[in-house]
Amino acid sequence: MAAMFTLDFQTCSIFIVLCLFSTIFYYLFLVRKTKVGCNLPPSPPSLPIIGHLHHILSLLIHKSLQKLSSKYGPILYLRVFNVPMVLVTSASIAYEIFRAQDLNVSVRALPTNEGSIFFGPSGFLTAPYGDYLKFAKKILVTKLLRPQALQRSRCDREDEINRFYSSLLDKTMKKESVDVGEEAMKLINNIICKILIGRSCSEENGEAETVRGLVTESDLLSKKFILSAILRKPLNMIGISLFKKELTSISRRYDEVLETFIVEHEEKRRENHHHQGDNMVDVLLEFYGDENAEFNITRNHIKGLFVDLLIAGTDTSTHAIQWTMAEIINNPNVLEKLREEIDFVVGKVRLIQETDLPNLPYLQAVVKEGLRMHTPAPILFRTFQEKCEINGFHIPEKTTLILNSYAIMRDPNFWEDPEEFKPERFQEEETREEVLRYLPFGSGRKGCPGTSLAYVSVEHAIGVMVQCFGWKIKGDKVNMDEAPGSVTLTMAHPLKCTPVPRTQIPLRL
Ligand code: HEM
Repeated sequence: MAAMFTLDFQTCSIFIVLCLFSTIFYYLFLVRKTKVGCNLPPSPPSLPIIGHLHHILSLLIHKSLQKLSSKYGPILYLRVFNVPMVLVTSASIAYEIFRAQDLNVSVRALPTNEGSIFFGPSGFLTAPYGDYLKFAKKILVTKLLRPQALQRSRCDREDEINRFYSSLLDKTMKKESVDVGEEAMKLINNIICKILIGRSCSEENGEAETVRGLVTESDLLSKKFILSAILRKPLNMIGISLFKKELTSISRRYDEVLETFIVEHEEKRRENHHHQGDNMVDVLLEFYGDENAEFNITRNHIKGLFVDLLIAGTDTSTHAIQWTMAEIINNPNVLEKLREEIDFVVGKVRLIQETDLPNLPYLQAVVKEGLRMHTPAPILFRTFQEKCEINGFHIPEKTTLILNSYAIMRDPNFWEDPEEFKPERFQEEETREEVLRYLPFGSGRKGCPGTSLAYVSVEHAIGVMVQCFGWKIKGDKVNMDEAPGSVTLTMAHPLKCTPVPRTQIPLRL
């Protein structure tokens, strides 16, 4: 438990600075406290001036907030200095929010760094829900991410899966251990890059390593970004801008890589008389510079979308593969049942293909269960644009919504044996309930547009690892501790195991 409240050095320094300035804030803010409706949700005890900041700073924020909710209730009013927040940890209240207030919470209201392409004003994650976002979402979903569009890019993914299989096979031959996260990251990164730029990044000239490095750094920086977003108003008053240097630096490095990609596509289009490929940059370049286009897209829009899709899709899918595989190894009965299904449907002579996935319901259930227990995005942040009523409580306008999806998906009121890995629960007939208890991909207008791609990529990767290899680990069980301090749910001890062949090798591709 103590670890949950342990702060790293940097966070500690911020905390001290905040305390030093707290007296100033007291006069600046508490004296001018905004008037709010009287029937606010219950509020747990808070500290003077900083309010509930210590809970938000916790390194395992989803667990700290889960503990808070189990003690004080499923909907809580929190305050960080004078910034109002509502913490929701209930499937039925989540349902009410997305049924009645979806448009009202279709904004993350994070500060956008003007000119920045990392969490800048042109991306998916931070842009307000308006004409641009509607346009970008329509293009991305219809042309690239919905199931029909994914059919067109299936061969690209098959190539990457074959490469993933060959790499694991190579380790098997050399009797080397595999860092599952590392292999999964390469696979997912290449799959997403093919959708974004029509090719995977080159391993030869350091391009792939640069892009993967930026993604990993982005995850670490995201938590700081969210923290700086929450504290921006009080800190701006005294001229402090948190992490600006780091944010500017990563934005510049993304910009350099992305400019090269865009120029490469522009040259190809010039050579091929505007031939349009099935990738995001080509699709968006079609609108770039066209005054009659539905929306006048800028170069920064293209870059912002690229960065957001890369960040939102890579780490999440990679961690999902790692956590799910770890659960499979820890649950030999699940492994056996999964193998039986794959052997029966696919056999042991050819490699599992994406077209097999719809015929493998147990594999689908295993991945769903992995996402339930180890949801890669454990906390969802939104903002109530306008005041409203939720569960009978008054919610003031501009209140930050913190939805603890991790806690909702482990709530014993809605899940039997929530701490146990039981894929069978997803094979039972679903009854329509007025609750939102399964939300690894969020919900509503700002829900994840990459859900279908995520399912096929994760299911396929898990399918290959289970079909083709046995997995040896050191010790009896994989350590399932969560790493503190990251935004995406990360394993504290990366999954390392040694593959041993179980089918004739190599399998027919
Ligand atoms: C297992 C993998 C994945 C998980 C668990 C996941 C989960 C999520 C979650 C929880 C959100 C926030 C939803 C909300 O606020 O309601 C989100 C947003 C988003 N995801 Fe995913 N995601 C995954 C894979 C992907 C992939 C593969 C892509 C695309 C390449 C993608 C693109 C996005 C984008 C662009 C957003 C922002 C949407 C918006 O703000 O309108 N995700 N994702």
